[in-house]
Amino acid sequence: MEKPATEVIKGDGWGRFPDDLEYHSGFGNHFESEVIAGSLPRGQNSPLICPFGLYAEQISGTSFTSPRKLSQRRSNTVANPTQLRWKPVDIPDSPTDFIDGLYTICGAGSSFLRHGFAIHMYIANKSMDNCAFCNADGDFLVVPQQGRLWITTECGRLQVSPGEIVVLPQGFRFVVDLPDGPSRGYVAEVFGTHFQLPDLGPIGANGLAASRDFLAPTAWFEDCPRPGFTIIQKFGGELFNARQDFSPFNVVAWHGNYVPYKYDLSKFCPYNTVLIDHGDPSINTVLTAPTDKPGVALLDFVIFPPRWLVAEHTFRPPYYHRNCMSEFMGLIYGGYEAKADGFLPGGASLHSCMTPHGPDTKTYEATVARGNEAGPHKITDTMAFMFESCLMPRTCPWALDSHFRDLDYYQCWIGLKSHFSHDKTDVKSNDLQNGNKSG
Ligand SMILES: O=C(O)Cc1cc(O)ccc1O
Ligand SMILES: [Fe+2]
Repeated sequence: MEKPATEVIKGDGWGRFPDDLEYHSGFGNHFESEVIAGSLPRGQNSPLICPFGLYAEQISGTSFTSPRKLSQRRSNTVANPTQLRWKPVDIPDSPTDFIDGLYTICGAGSSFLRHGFAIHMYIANKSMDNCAFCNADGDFLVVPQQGRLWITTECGRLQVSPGEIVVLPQGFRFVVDLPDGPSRGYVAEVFGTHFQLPDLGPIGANGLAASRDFLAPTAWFEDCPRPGFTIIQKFGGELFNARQDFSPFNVVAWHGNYVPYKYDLSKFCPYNTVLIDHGDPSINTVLTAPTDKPGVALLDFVIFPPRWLVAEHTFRPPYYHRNCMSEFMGLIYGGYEAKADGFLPGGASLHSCMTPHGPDTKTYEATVARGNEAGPHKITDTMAFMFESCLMPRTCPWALDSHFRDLDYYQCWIGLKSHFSHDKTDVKSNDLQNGNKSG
């Protein structure tokens, strides 16, 4: 990617993003990106003297000796198996940037041991000012729900809208600007591993998220003094500050496959059952952070996008279940098929390992009332998602004590009646529709 040096913004800051930002397309690709033609060292990585008098640097996302195919706040917590749900948190009145407004809901494992995850949410109303964030603990997968994020990284700039996600890998310095004012969203953080595309197995070569729809930034830098600039580093869950008088966004050219990237969820090609029964949500995994056990995710990012429901003589919403995995859910827009009310865009729920959950009473009764032979039906204008982990999360006191917690969540299932009948082997949906009170 060549750009004339005259396009380089000197001292205008990172708050001004053009509408036509360019990206590199692909997932896990090795890219080359330079703002000034010829600034990337050729033939070697550490020349004695670099082009244009630059310094050569490296950022490692895996240990130096990882196999080639893999190359690329702390808070007291409590165990709580209850079904938990939160209403959307209000945008604060006081000035709050992305870092001030990041609060942890739950997590498991440890960044010190390089195994685990944390789930955070954020609410912000102002751009980060003369500071950048750097997470030494793990990778951030950010899911904005309201308000765009303009993110400046050492690799270049990304514009991320609600409906898109962005991955900011461990160690990258970044600034979050809010071009639209207030923003709210969700963050999954993984320790000790990185997100990958799921294997497609019998699906074949295409489907779900396509590599080419992942977009990495093109190189961008600024050449200006930044007196009192602060790098806020998260290290072992605690925040540390380092002062410098220059911008960290001084990378004129870069190459490699360890990069921030974004993805537009509307590009996702979902799969679903075409005859009977409800398919497990894993079928719509966008990205997965694996453990060493095949098929067991440290954290899966799964979506519930608009799609056709066509299954015959099937209870189409999610089945009632207990899961050995733990499920944190969020809603970007619209409604969620298993909850008639109470689960709102910007809100969240947590159903931990083996905690029973499923559709609320209204959803159950409406589904049965619709009857057995419901025709094809399209779920539209919705985007829910799940962070699903094999580790058992502990919940932060903030999240448990928050006045945004929906303490009446359990009520959504209280109305479920028993329809069991000793007299009949086959209770027809009509019986339910007619209000069979036998159970
Ligand atoms: O609990 C949930 O709402 C998430 C979910 C959805 C689904 O379609 C099947 C299983 C599951 O855990
Ligand atoms: Fe579930």
